Amino acid sequence: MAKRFRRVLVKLSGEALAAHDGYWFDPKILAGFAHDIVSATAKGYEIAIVIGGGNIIRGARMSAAGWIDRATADAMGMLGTVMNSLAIENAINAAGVSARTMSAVSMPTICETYARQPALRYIEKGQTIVLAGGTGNPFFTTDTSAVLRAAELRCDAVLKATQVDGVYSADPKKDPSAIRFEQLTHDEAIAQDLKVMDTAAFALARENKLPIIVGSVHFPSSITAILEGTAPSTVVVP
Ligand SMILES: Nc1ncnc2c1ncn2[C@@H]1O[C@H](COP(=O)(O)OP(=O)(O)OP(=O)(O)O)[C@@H](O)[C@H]1O
Ligand SMILES: O=c1ccn([C@@H]2O[C@H](COP(=O)(O)O)[C@@H](O)[C@H]2O)c(=O)[nH]1
Repeated sequence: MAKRFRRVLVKLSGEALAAHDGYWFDPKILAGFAHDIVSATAKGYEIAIVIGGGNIIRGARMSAAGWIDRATADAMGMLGTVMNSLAIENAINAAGVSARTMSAVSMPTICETYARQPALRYIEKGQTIVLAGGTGNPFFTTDTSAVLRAAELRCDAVLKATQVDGVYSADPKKDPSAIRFEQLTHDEAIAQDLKVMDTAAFALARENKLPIIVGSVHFPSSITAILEGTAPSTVVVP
């Protein structure tokens, strides 16, 4: 069967990497995602990854406590995404596929600085790229970074692999009567102010006619299963 999407930007939940004992990383969870990405690659998908920072710092939440300004908290959040990226890069390499972290925030002794042309070349060579440091600017999120990089790297879709299995009429963690959409448009997601992604991310995806698939990390081999349509998800379409 022909694939709906071939080159996919996977936006992986940072929160999903956290261990139950409070540590930032659970090595078993990292290895599980790495094997999932390796099997998606073996099925012919070209994968680029943006990873969130919810297991470490969310700038808006941290600055709301009042002891730190937003731009500084966001800088710390972006550094958190670099740590997560290095952790998943390490796990993917250990699972047998070449992975390479490229950061929007330049730190050449730690990883390569993001640039579009080399990133495209790595994807074309079959490597998995992990795009760290968000957009490199405060007041954004990794959801917006994911859509931005997907547009730059000519991806067919963004897959947001998160805590819930799709886009609902309201936050399903707060409203048990919320109903899951099979499909909706960017316009509908923005008009209904659905908070599964920020409005900037939906608007950038709309402008670039980029589908967004939202699915849960809590299924076995979730990334491959969502892409292959064997796990539930919502597709946000132009
Ligand atoms: N209408 C909605 N439909 C689905 N989820 C929603 C909706 N509104 C709010 N949410 C919430 O959005 C969350 C996902 O977004 P969020 O970016 O916070 O998580 P994440 O992908 O795990 O992020 P991070 O990478 O920062 O850890 C879900 O866990 C869900 O509770
Ligand atoms: O472009 C960006 C991307 C992220 N940040 C900061 O990092 C944290 C973690 O990202 P999440 O998307 O929330 O998982 C985010 O809360 C911001 O503080 C950023 O400043 N710019």
